[in-house]
Amino acid sequence: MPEYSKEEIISLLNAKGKNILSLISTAESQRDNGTITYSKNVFLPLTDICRNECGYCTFKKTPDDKEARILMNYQEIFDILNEGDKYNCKEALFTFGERPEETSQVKAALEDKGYSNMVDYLYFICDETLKNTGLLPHSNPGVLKKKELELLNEVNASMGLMLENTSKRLMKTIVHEKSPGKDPKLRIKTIENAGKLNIPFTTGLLIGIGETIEERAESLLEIKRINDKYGHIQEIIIQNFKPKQGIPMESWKEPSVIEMIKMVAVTRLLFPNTGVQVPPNLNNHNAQVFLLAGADDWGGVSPLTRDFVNPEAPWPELEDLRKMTEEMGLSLDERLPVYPDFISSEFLSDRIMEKINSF
Ligand SMILES: O=c1nc2n(C[C@H](O)[C@H](O)[C@H](O)CO)c3cc(O)ccc3cc-2c(=O)[nH]1
Ligand SMILES: C[C@H]1O[C@@H](n2cnc3c(N)ncnc32)[C@H](O)[C@@H]1O
Ligand code: MET
Ligand code: SF4
Repeated sequence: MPEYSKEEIISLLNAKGKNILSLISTAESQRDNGTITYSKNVFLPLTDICRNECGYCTFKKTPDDKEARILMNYQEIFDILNEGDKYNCKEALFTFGERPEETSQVKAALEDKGYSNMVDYLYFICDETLKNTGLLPHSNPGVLKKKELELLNEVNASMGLMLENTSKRLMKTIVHEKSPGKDPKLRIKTIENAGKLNIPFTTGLLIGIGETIEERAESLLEIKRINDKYGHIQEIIIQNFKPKQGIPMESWKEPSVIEMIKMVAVTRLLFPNTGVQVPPNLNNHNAQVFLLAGADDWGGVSPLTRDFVNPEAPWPELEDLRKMTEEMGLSLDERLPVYPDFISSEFLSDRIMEKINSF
């Protein structure tokens, strides 16, 4: 397999005209098979209180916001999970604000239930999910300590954290200046600790947040460095920034489809054996072209819940997703939150293995 230098990656990301076509064609031929996967999930936004305030985010609310979800309770969570069970969803996606217990209202709500922090409550919810439903937890709670990852590993099939980008420079711009948890050092540390613990891991980059081409290249190389060392990265999400009303980045443009295509293609070249996901709901009319550039996964798609991070972007119907995929000469296959290569006792706790074996 060829190794790509930073300079080569930058030059591919700068490709123009026919060179774009040849990049796409090389990347497409690297994809190992003709199957595109998705995970049928339900999205549980346990809290939208967050210690960070990213310039692109409408998910995070402040406690005084009338619409703020301070903490979902057991009944609310299991109403959704049980409904998900009926739809045969296999993934319970727990995505929420980072370190919410630093906010007194969440702290109080957790204490009221007998928990001193969010990770302990999440552990309890994941544990109950495994006991009482046919769904597998995939948690995406932001930056965590190694001990916290270790605890959650027992009750999660896989976990995730978007690297977003390795740029320290963005910490000084409206994008990440109010988000201590987006410090690339902390994100890299979390992803590396997950590697030390053999946790099947999803990460990815957010494209169009003011990062340079060079910073895109550096970010991909950093994920590659980590994966070469630990081998736990199951999937890389290449996510395009979507402008929304009311955020500091409201008037920013989303990245062009060509920038996105080139990122997907280069990611495929650097990671021949890793899932490359582009969320279909963020690319309404363009999603198919990413399959041409080597993407092989649509990510979590829900028949039931909306994408709370991008609430304006509805999921395609599964039948439409199938048609879109087949039109490209490819077939659509459901997967679990954890990718097949990682379904082994090397990566998963006995409890998760037993659950998967019972399917
Ligand atoms: O691991 C992650 N999974 C995220 N997922 C889930 C992801 O699509 C699937 O859980 C993975 O593909 C599982 O491997 C999201 C799903 C949504 O519906 C909306 C947003 C996200 C964001 C993330 C994310 O940041 N990290
Ligand atoms: C859950 C993930 O969603 C992404 N995210 C947050 N806000 C937006 C937005 N406006 N557009 C696209 N992706 C976004 C971030 O990458 C975060 O880590
Ligand atoms: N707050 C976490 C993060 O940004 C989870 C995804 S955004 C709701 O990493
Ligand atoms: S993207 Fe995640 S970390 Fe950033 S403000 Fe939103 S919820 Fe918080």
